[in-house]
Amino acid sequence: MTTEGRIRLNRLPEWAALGKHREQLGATHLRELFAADPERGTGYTLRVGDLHLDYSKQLVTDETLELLRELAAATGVAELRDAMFRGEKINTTEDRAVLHTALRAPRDAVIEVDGENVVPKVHAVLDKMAGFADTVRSGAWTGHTGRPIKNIVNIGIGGSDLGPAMAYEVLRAYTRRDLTFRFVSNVDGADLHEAVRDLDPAETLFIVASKTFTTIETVTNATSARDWLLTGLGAGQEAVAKHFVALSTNAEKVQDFGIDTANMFEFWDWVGGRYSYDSAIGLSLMIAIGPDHFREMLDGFHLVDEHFRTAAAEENAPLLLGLLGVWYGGFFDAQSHAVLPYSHYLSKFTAYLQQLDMESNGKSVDRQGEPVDWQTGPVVWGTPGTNGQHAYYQLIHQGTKVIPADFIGFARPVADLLPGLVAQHDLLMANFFAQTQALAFGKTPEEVRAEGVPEELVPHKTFQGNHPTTTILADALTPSVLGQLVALYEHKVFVQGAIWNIDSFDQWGVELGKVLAKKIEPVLTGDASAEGLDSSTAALVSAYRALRGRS
Ligand SMILES: O=P(O)(O)OC[C@H]1O[C@H](O)[C@H](O)[C@@H](O)[C@@H]1O
Repeated sequence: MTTEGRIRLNRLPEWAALGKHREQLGATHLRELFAADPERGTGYTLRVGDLHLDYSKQLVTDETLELLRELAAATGVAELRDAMFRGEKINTTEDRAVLHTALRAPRDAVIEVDGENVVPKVHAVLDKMAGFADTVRSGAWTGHTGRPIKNIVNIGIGGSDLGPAMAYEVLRAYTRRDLTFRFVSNVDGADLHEAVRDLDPAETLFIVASKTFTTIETVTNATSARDWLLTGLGAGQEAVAKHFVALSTNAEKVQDFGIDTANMFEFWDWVGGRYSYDSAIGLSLMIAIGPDHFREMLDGFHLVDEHFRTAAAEENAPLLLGLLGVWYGGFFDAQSHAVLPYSHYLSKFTAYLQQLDMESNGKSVDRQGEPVDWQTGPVVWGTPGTNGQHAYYQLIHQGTKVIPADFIGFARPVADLLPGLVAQHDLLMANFFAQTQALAFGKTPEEVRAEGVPEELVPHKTFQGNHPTTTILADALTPSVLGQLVALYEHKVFVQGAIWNIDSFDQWGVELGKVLAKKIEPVLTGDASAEGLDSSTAALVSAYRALRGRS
């Protein structure tokens, strides 16, 4: 791309119009917006698939939404979306197509990259995964000593870990309880140690997940896992074939590691790591929940893909969520975005979204390489709701920061909970509804006084309110609903990157640390000198060496 067609976001008239509108809105309170429109609670809602979205507690009016949609039109969001779905190389810095949507396209769809329809390849891999998953689940896949596999250990990091690990937790109610699943990512040997210490190597399968198959953490852990296995079995390299499979785009490196490419499940360079758990990277999940549930999840993704691609701007849920983030970052100086699930099963969901959102939109140059002078991606954070209530919600309610938040909850517990525990669901959801109510409407000093609170405590017990939230409510956390939720956030991130004019699909920011770590490791072991290191790092390295008795 040249700088010619470059969009300077904050010089657009649509941006200026939003700025003016923000000034007019001033300190307008959600209490006023609700008082002015008795229908707001039902009117400011959207439905996509099984997801009911309530954005009535957002600091927006009809005019705000209209102006935001005009901004989306002026920045070409729909055009870029269509280019993505068509398989154009919109990841310009890596010259790659961005086609995670093809991973969940139906069998008869046609999506071309460089003139080749990729859909048959996607389904061929899905079918191969299903065949393998069934073989493991039935006990027909046996290890080197002939015993069936009982333990599955996924070794991967970033997108090759967070997606399957998150989805495994989310869909726990659908998983096989007679199989053990572990996810190892950290190069800290403690991670692998804790994952395998109680496992029998004869019954353990390692799934090495790495798009590039060069990621140092994963290759190191996979090598250590192979040593553990072969030592435990008292076997040679020939045992690897029955205990190691690979998920990768790099057949050559997989072979170099000693894994038969027959046991490799492929994906492609047009699948970004953080968009990959519905590709071969989801193999551990598929073994856990079974191919049918995995397909249901893909259908959920596809449903939201189609919604994003075809729904009118006024009805388009990912567009709306993306625009709300642009609004708060651009005009309220919000620095972060909280995602607060009221489901224990979603305990890893926000960690997953951190990579999705922050690796995608944590950029400070635009697609043409020029510095941006507007806010880009927020800090994404959050943990399951009720736990957060007793920890950091204080700051959301009464602190000085603007923290837009998404609340995600479900009408029914999905698992067959122990008798008696089902009743707890209403209490969980009462908290869910109460929190967004408290955040929006707060408690005025008059209301506090009316309770007889001594005057000196009134400011402390006052809740300013006016904290914006979106509520996402669904019937139950099924595989399809999980797919819908993830696709919703994927496309939200897309919308924001499009408006901010950044490449949401590269991640150059992770490279420097990797390069420096490679240089520092030999200094730690004594194979290289500390010469050339800055004085802080040199002193720290020297302290480390002394502590390890290596001075
Ligand atoms: O799947 P891999 O090639 O091993 O990559 C694993 C992860 O590491 C990289 O450094 C990137 O930051 C991530 O986007 C990626 O998901």
